[in-house]
Amino acid sequence: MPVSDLDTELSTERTHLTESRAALRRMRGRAEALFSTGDKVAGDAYTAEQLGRHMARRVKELADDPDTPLFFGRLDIEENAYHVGRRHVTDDAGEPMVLDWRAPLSRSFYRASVRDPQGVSTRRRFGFVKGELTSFEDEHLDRGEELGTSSRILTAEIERPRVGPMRDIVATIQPEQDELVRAELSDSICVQGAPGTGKTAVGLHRAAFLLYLHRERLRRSGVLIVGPNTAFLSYISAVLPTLGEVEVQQSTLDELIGRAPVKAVDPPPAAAVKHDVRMAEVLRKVLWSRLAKPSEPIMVPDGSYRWRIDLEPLRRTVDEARREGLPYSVGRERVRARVVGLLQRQSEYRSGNSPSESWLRKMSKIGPVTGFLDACWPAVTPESLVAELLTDPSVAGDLLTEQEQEAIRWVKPPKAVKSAKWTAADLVLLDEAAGLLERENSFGHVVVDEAQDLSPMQARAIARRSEHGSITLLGDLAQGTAPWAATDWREILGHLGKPDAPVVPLTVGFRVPEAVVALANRLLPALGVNVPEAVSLRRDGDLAVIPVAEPADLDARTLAEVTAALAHEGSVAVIAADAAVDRLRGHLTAAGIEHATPDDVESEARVMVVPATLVKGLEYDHVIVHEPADIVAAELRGLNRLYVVLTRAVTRLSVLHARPLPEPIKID
Ligand SMILES: Nc1ncnc2c1ncn2[C@@H]1O[C@H](COP(=O)(O)OP(=O)(O)OP(=O)(O)O)[C@@H](O)[C@H]1O
Repeated sequence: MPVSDLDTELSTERTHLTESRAALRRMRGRAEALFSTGDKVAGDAYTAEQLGRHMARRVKELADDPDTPLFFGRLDIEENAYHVGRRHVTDDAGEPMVLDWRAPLSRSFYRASVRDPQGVSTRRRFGFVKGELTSFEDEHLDRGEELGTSSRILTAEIERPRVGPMRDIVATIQPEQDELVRAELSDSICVQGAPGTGKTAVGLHRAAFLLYLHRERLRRSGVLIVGPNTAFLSYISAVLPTLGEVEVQQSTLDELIGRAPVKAVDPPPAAAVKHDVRMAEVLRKVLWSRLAKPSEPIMVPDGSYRWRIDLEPLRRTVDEARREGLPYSVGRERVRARVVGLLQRQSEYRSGNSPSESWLRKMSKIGPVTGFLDACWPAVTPESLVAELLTDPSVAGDLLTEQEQEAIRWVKPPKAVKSAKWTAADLVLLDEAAGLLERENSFGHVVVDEAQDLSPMQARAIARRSEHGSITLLGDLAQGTAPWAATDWREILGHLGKPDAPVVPLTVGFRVPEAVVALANRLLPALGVNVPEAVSLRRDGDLAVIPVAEPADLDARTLAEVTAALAHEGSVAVIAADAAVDRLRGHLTAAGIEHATPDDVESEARVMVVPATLVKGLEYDHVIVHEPADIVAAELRGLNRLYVVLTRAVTRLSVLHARPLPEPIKID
């Protein structure tokens, strides 16, 4: 295109952007007006509240962030040009000015190719600087032009320095990612992806896509995102709201199942037993062994009458309810209702009238009925069940070895269940117990990130919450650091109740530069998992492995590296074994270098010291790794942890060591 035509074209696009922004403002204005008059037009309080919620969400959705481009692409199909952006924008006549990236037509923006142009003659990508449209890049698919990953705009997006929380990738979703994002709501998928291949991004965009397509259904059932820790959740928390989705629950697993505060810590052997899938069977067995055969008839006084229910119908009632396979507490109430039904029948027979509601209520709580239930189908709480097991683990019988039983036995049982000091693993058991007693509400869709670290019992907690919905499972077996981390996705998928979900690999890395990937990949053979290596899209980036002769100098060298890194743009993270973190933070403070903690997304500080155990899923422009040997030595799966640590860098990685480097990454 000649330069003058280019200028005209650019200015036409800028005009379209300005007009689209104005149209969005008008849409928001109309939504606000409706919001403020909503309660006047709604017929009743309930409708007013529903309408209010809907309109409040709509107003939030239509917020315009001047730094985020309203559209990022254009498709020319036949004679029409369609701009593709973060949300629908229509003019006053209702004609589209920008198509939501999730609309069916927008799919071609991500998937059309020379081989399969899908009717697209030209695909245009726009370049922006701080919300200003500054350039565009065309692919004339009808003339056989296709840029793929060599797109300048894609490269710029991938290489941009990272500061603050994670951003959306709608402008540059790649075809293999798009296939996952747009999979059917009913499809459960497991994504095995090397570090930085966009798993988290895919999961979040899939949630946004499903909400767009199945809004009403998913609003009722809910969408849940499960992440490994609060630092990670803070990091990703802005992505869905930027995509207009403000009603998604984002939670760690511990928060999700946290029915009691954690007040104690398990020794590793106890935690290992408690996370083992056999515990599900143990709890089930202990719970149902509480049922007892009815041994006496029930006699119920009722005014001048006495009703009697014989042993035989009582036994039948208990057996039938047991066979129905209901959760335990539901079964207990079912038996109660049936016993009251038997009393009702006798009363009706005698009086010829149906008894009143209050009579039925009285009978259901009357001493002999409750006494019968307490004897044959006693009330149980999750806490009482788990406490029974931990007080005397021999109730597990041969489901656990004697050694395992001893490992979980309470050294000093609490005086009352209420004062029990639960551990994190106990919460998983309490949740399992709660699931045996009552049915858990199922979300419509659950996205689980860093899923390789789920224990079988944790996977079951998620299975209960997605029984009637689908799952997007994201993870990397090579990054498994929990003692029970999986080495095979099929195993976790089985525990999640989705044994047939396909396992789809992602291998193109968007974060870590090639040289850094090459170093990290040297660890892979030592990790004992069979996963494809990452291939980096990034040819740029620096790697420096810096030996420090005197261990006493290591901290000072680290500080010097931080100062040097601050000369560049972007975020700087010192990643160290957890035990060294406070000391390193102290050095930074003493040196007057402003620094933050990883969950403080509000902070303007560019530097953080991050404990190795908290860095999963996060990324920084410049990563300074402090003493890899200490990181490896700190835990059982130390090499896996080091693999996670080495794959956090976007632009530069410096590895400082005074001790010898761990064998797989030793440099001759
Ligand atoms: N298609 C894309 N276009 C631009 N950037 C992308 C794309 N896909 C991923 N990225 C970027 O690459 C980085 C890594 O993505 P993400 O965190 O989703 O990877 P991950 O596979 O979850 O990594 P990890 O295994 O380390 O948790 C992020 O900055 C993300 O925005």
